[in-house]
Amino acid sequence: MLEAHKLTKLFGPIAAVHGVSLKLEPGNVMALVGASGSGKSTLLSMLAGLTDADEGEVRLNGERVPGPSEVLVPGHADIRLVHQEYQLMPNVSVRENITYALRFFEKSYREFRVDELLKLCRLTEVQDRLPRQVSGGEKQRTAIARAIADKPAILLLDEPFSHLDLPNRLIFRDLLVDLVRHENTACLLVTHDTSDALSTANSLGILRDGRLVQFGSPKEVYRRPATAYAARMTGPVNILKAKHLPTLGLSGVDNPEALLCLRPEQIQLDDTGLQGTIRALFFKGSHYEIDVELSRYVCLRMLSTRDDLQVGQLIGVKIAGESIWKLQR
Ligand SMILES: Nc1ncnc2c1ncn2[C@@H]1O[C@H](COP(=O)(O)OP(=O)(O)OP(=O)(O)O)[C@@H](O)[C@H]1O
Repeated sequence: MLEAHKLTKLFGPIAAVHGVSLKLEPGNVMALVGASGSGKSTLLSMLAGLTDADEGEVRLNGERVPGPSEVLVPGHADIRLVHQEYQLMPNVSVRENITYALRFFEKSYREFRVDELLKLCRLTEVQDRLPRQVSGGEKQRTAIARAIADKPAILLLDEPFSHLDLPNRLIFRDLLVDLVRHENTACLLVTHDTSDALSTANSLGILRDGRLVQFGSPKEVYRRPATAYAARMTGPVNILKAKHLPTLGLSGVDNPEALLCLRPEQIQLDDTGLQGTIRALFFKGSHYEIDVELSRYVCLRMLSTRDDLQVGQLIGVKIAGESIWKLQR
């Protein structure tokens, strides 16, 4: 198990990471989401023993992971970090980049495992090319193949799917879940993409200005976000003030300025419901996102699979009071 205890990293006056504690358990995927600059990469780098913490410590199975200033070769043998920049060796082929991770293994196993990884990661065709001769997605897949080659105990991934097209994204998501399950790997992935985090992770943390501001199961955090920031970080959401509840035919919150959130999928089309006008329609493939204006001050986003709706049309909507969640300021 990898544990972080009150990790802090300062860059001048900026606390890139501030008092973050977490536990990464074998066989589990934890996801961290946060805005750009919220400290995700810095936290990963400290967890991997590649950046010195100003305060706090990292422990792997109870033993302290030293920072780079304390060792000759920074990093830890059981912890792999896949960076956003991949850090491939530029002058050797894709195949040799992966083989390097297995240099301490016996040759026949090494060759077998590299072939297996090239196939799994769909790199067989480009295995003899240099990193600069392959696409961004192929580089990213090479970096992931290299990281998982010797089945590390801890896998830290910084935006692992950012350069992958949709089919490859789905393949890699399954590959990751398989690896974690079968090899009992503990995996932490940092991402901007909520759908990766919600569908892959057992637990989800929200980072804001270097602090872990919410932590829970993906379902809990999605359905019960603590703040407007956590709500927006985890998917499309309507944020409204309590004083506008009467427009929705609801009542019940004392403070009129209190913030409430309502996910688009909680709003149903219903001819007998509140009347509103469609202001915009966005085709999303499996469904439409629709902006419905209920008053001068309230316009809600909802989802529908109906193909017959048009901008300007009057429609009825229904909102169940229990689907509205009060946020902290
Ligand atoms: N070497 C550095 N020197 C000074 N400031 C830094 C350094 N590295 C990061 N920072 C600052 O620390 C904060 C956190 O940066 P970090 O790269 O960890 O964020 P991030 O969440 O990974 O961002 P992104 O999603 O854009 O990659 C930012 O304000 C960043 O500008």
